[in-house]
Order: sequence, then structure tokens, then C-alpha cells
Amino acid sequence: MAIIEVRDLVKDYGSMRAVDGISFEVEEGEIFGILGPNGAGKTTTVECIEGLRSRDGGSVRVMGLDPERDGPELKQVLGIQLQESRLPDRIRVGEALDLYASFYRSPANTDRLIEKLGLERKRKTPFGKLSGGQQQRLSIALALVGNPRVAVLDELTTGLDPQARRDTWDLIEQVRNSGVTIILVTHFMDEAERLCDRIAVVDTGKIVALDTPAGLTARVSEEQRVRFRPSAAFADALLLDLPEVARVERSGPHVVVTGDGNVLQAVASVLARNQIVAAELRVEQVSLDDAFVALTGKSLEH
Ligand SMILES: Nc1ncnc2c1ncn2[C@@H]1O[C@H](COP(=O)(O)OP(=O)(O)OP(=O)(O)O)[C@@H](O)[C@H]1O
Repeated sequence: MAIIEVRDLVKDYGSMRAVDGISFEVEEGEIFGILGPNGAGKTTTVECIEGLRSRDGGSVRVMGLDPERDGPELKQVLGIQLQESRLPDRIRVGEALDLYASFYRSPANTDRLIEKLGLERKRKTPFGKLSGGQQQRLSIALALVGNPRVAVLDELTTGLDPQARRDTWDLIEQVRNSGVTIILVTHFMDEAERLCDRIAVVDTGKIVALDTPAGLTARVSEEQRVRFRPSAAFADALLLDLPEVARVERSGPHVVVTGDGNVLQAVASVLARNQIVAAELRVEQVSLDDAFVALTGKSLEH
């Protein structure tokens, strides 16, 4: 059953259309990813779901509630982890949780939440003295303190070290296993691949693909990528003229050729005909990263 329904959502900032007709449904119990480069419209989309921004077109329903009309009701079922949420430096972990808990009709047991998030020994620690990972865990705890049915997590692991990121991922899986539906906004491919049941790939205010991580990769898995170091210079057109070849990129001394069919054989034979030796020749696997580049023409690296 869909717990969130977004139809033809539009949001303008002045003359700039930040969200341009986005539609999707989130099923109860899933982790739904919204993945895209900076400025794609991800945060604006979730802010319209959260009722933090008014939309300029389309409709949004969360458990049948309209965020613009039913704000107070929505707040009782929706947990929000804001991007870079900052608390006053001197507020203690326990105080912050008790304060947030007071906003809800049936809040979670804060002791159990503190334990679940591994913050037992930090209850009396001021926010300003927590590590980045601990601050992040507290912000997740604050998103969960109202016992929400849906949690929206924006840029969950930005700025965390690799271990803290993995711990946070484990935590999010536990949250989902406890029955909370999660919308996860991210521009990290590995995070989306690891956590999400389905991913909406967003670019310039539109969804360019919506599928499981495996489904997204499969879209481009017909593609093959061949990487080599040529023994002599040559023009890209030599390879682009081959029907099997879609793209030719240069990466330092290496040439990376992407295409379908038997790219390897086609490239090798045209190079041989031109007396070029392909050293360090490798055929590479397609990843979600590649799927993203194929779908948007952009890399998520920035
Ligand atoms: N309050 C605002 N006023 C004007 N323009 C805005 C405002 N908020 C966002 N924008 C613009 O709208 C576009 C979409 O921004 P949004 O924050 O939704 O993207 P995003 O995909 O979440 O990016 P990021 O990963 O950087 O958070 C961007 O071009 C951004 O500059």
C-alpha cells in the first residue's frame, strides 16, 4: 500500500523551476531513495512532503494527509531529519530528546531510543561536545522521537567517517525493520545501493528513472566498458565510427570506450588495423555510478 503519493509536483523559486512535475509513490515499509546531484531539487521535493514549503502545482499525500492542509496531524506521523540540523551547543543529549518528545502526543520511550542509538553514555553531554557521528545519531534520534510512521532523512551521512557511515547504515536498517517507512535523500551512490529498496534518480527537477538499484544497473548492463593505454595518439572519431561504440572518454593516459555488442573485438581490430597497440587492456563492470551517468549525463562526484 502506498503511504506517500506525490503527483505532478511543481515548485518554483521566482522564475526558476526547482521541481518540474515529479510523481512517485512510496510503499509502506520501504526505504525509498531520492538520488541526484547538487541542486537537482531533492530537498525541495521532500520539503513539500514535510509541509515546510508550499507547492506551486500537483498534489502530495502522506497517509492520506495533505501537508499544506493537515500540518498538525502530519507532524504526529512524520519524523524529519533536517540537512545539517544544528542544536544549541549547550543543550544536553537527554534534554534535547525530552524537549522534542514533548511536541508529540505519543512519543517514543527516550531511554530506549538513546540505547538504540548508542548514546547511553552521552545523555548528559552537551551537543557541542559530541563527535560528528554522535551529532548525526542524535539528529536521527530526534527524527524518531515522535514514533513516526514515516521518517525523512536528508543527507544522512554527509561529513561522517567511513566507520560512522557504516554504523549509521546499520541503524537505518534497524529503524526500517521496526516498521518505519523511510525516504532517504542522498547524493551518495554507495549509500543508495546499500540501503534503498527503490531509487528515484532526480536531475534538474525531474525524475529520470525510478527503479530498484539492481534494475537501474540492469538498464545499462548491456553496456560494456573497455579501458586501455594506446601506444600512439589517435582521434576519438576512429572509435566513434564503430556501430558498437557509444562513448569515448580520456582518463590520463587511458582511453575508456563504452558501448554494446562486442565492443572489445571491434575496438581491438580497428586499433590493430591502425598499428596501435592497446596496453593494459581491461573490460570493466557496470556499476550504479555508470547507470547514473548514463541516465543523467552527469557524475555525482563533486
Ligand atoms: N529558498 C530558495 N530560494 C531560491 N532558490 C532555491 C531555494 N532553495 C533551493 N533553491 C534552488 O533550487 C534548486 C533545487 O535546490 P534543492 O536544494 O532542492 O536541490 P538538492 O537536489 O536538494 O541539492 P543539494 O544536494 O545541494 O541539497 C537549486 O538550484 C537551488 O539553488
